[in-house]
Amino acid sequence: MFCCQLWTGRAKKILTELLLPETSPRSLTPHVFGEDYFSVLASLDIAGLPSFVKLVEVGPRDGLQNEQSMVPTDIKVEFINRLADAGLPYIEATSFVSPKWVPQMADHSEVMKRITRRPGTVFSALTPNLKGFEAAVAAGVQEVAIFGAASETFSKKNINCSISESIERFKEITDAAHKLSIPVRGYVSCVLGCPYEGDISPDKVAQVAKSLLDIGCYEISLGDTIGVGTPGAVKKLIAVVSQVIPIDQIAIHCHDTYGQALANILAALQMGVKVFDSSAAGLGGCPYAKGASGNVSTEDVVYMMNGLAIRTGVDIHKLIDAGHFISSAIGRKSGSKVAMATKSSL
Ligand SMILES: CC(C)(COP(=O)([O-])OP(=O)([O-])OC[C@H]1O[C@@H](n2cnc3c(N)ncnc32)[C@H](O)[C@@H]1OP(=O)([O-])[O-])[C@@H](O)C(=O)NCCC(=O)NCCSC(=O)C[C@@](C)(O)CC(=O)[O-]
Repeated sequence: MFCCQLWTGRAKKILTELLLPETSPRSLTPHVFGEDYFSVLASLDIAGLPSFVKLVEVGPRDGLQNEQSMVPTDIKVEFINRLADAGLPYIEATSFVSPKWVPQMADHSEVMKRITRRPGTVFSALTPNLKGFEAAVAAGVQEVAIFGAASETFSKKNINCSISESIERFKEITDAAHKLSIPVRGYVSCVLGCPYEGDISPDKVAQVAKSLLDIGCYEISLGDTIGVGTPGAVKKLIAVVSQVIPIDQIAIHCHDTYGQALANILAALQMGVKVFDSSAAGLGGCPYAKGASGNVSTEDVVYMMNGLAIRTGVDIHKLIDAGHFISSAIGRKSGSKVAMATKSSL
């Protein structure tokens, strides 16, 4: 009961200060029909959830890499600046991959050089090999990410090498990065299913994730590349992976192909995960994962976290504006349900 009162007090303070400013449109207030919102929060079994989560915004990279028509560099830079202004603490701005493989990211150096740097925001990029790493460093990247897979076929299709070859290649990057004190994040793709191989065992995911941790990644993002996961599968996966990697070093990267992404994030949150990748306006999809849809939308994740009184540091209004900006620039309807539901009230 005492714990409940404490929780109610904390939730009230956070919600009053952060989430319910006077200018906030009613529609962005998490809504509970017919009941007092704070009493409902207090009655939920959410006392074990964290008070803060880190969001990794992947819209400019994962979101745009699959766009068929070239998005002008100016638009990418403006999009990234708006995301940073919304308070996102970590933005994956581009990828230093081969322009023959992913033409949309060919302007990586220009993007990285032109974004406005701000204290409190980390700008990172994907680097598949030393060539990409060196170009990223020259362009002023603050962190890099390497990206492996738990499926041999996907690894071959995506980065043209086997899983074990990829780990050797990535070690060259982590060694070089550590000499320059550049943190390296690791991805494992296909953690809940592969577009070529189907089911992937959690043990295989754990093995690849551990290899990335062992070569020096500070965090491993588990990618549901084709969005087939369900909360039960996510819980099972995290239970297995957290046997070999501390839970604080695990992040989740959900695509929303089957509409399970928010539920999967909630399941991961309940397992102790505190870092979530997402994409403004739900942009995205991997060019080497046919049929995969966009990432879970950052707007929807922030709205859910707000509803759980979990801080993200993100201004949801500015975030929604950034999502509308990029959606209209590329001529698409936003993939964020929250952004679409509140469009008329903004
Ligand atoms: C890894 C490679 C380069 C191997 O590709 P390769 O063809 O085996 O490379 P190579 O070393 O034989 O080089 C071939 C040519 O590419 C050039 N090259 C080589 N490296 C670079 C580089 N870094 N930057 C620029 N150019 C490069 C190299 O200089 C050479 O040029 P050429 O002599 O023919 O003119 C290629 O397969 C590649 O770029 N793959 C990237 C694919 C990709 O970006 N996929 C999407 C990201 S992963 C993802 O979305 C999943 C994730 C992370 O979001 C998580 C999830 O959802 O699961």
